[in-house]
Amino acid sequence: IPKRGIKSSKRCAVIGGSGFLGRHLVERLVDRGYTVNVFDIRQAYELPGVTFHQGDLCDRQALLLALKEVSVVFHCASPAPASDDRALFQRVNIDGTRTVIQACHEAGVQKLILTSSASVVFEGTDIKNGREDLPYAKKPIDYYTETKIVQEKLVLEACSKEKGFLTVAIRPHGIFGPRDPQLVPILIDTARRGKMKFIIGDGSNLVDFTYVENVVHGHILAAEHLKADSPLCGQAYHITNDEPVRFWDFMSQILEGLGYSAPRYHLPYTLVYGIALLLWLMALVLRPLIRIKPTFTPMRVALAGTHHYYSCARAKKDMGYQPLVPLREAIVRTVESYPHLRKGA
Ligand SMILES: NC(=O)c1ccc[n+]([C@@H]2O[C@H](COP(=O)([O-])OP(=O)(O)OC[C@H]3O[C@@H](n4cnc5c(N)ncnc54)[C@H](O)[C@@H]3O)[C@@H](O)[C@H]2O)c1
Ligand SMILES: CC(C)CCC[C@@H](C)[C@H]1CC[C@H]2C3=C(CC[C@]12C)[C@@]1(C)CC[C@H](O)[C@@H](C(=O)O)[C@@H]1CC3
Repeated sequence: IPKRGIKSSKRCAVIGGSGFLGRHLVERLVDRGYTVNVFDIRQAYELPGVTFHQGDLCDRQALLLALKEVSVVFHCASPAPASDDRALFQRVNIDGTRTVIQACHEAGVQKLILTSSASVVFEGTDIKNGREDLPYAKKPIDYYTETKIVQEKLVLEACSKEKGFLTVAIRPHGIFGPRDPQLVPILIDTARRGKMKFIIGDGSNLVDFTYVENVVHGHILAAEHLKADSPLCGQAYHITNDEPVRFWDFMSQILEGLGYSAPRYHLPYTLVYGIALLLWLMALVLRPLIRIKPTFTPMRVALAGTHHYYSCARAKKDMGYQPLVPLREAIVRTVESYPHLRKGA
């Protein structure tokens, strides 16, 4: 029998709490006096005040143990976007999210905060200052995004004031910061292989890159403002640094900060996109014989060559969101956190 109402509002669970965003979120929650249960398929660290539950989120019984006495659940688990494994995305992001919602009901959880993605509206063409009311992408850029759309719909539709179960989705974009396993490591790996010499397009496209602490701040504000009489119920919110930056300026600042040269020569967007598409098709055809993982996938080329930045006005209005760390400071902190990726290290 669910025991809503008698639980401490500061007892929460973070599904995916061993990951990049999840761990930053856990650390901040502990600082703010929350008691935290982490649920993840792997345990990556130990922290006073945090109890680890190792398990797969598709396993309802395992989840239930981690949700006992918990009133707020943050769901920020997902397979890595680069894995490109359609069946895995379907199983974890869609079926697994259904299981999370069911387990929340059974455990009497009051609030569910989902980490979605701003890419749920991105189709590979320009988005400038996009608001949350843009339609979901009809042709999402990859399987990962396809399943993030379904996942977000599931969570938002589960919001029920009558049942005392409130949900909200946070849509970050281009999260970066210390311990990120994706953006900076892939960028530096590409540079070390001598492939970061070219700017795709004219280099003027603006993009949101969002410092991880600002994304965490947005999640906690959402949890604390999510009430039956608040506008947050069943809504999605963009959380960005509110400082769109030229994609190639951002990449160049990270590269130069770590001692690598910034790309200088320009290549036409359509040419690079065409080559990336061709390589992707070749990799698909040759898959039974040999596994090729091209660096410049059509998805990455689209992200590198178009505008995609979003308005966070709704989060400012409904939850008083303001980024805590400005972009310049965020880049400095990020570069300093990767001494092992510095040129020559
Ligand atoms: N990194 C970004 O730029 C970005 C941008 C927008 C949205 N997001 C979303 O933010 C969330 C966190 O992303 P991240 O960058 O921290 O990724 P991450 O890979 O660092 O963390 C994901 C965590 O989920 C866990 N996990 C995966 N499958 C699981 C399962 N079946 N059961 C339990 N745990 C499982 C992993 O072990 C990992 O610890 C994801 O939902 C992602 O879609 C990320
Ligand atoms: C090879 C170079 C052209 C670029 C090297 C950097 C890229 C690896 C990153 C640049 C933009 C990043 C990005 C994501 C992954 C890493 C990059 C492609 C996401 C697709 C990861 C999943 C998130 O949900 C997306 C989001 O909406 O925030 C990211 C978008 C930006």
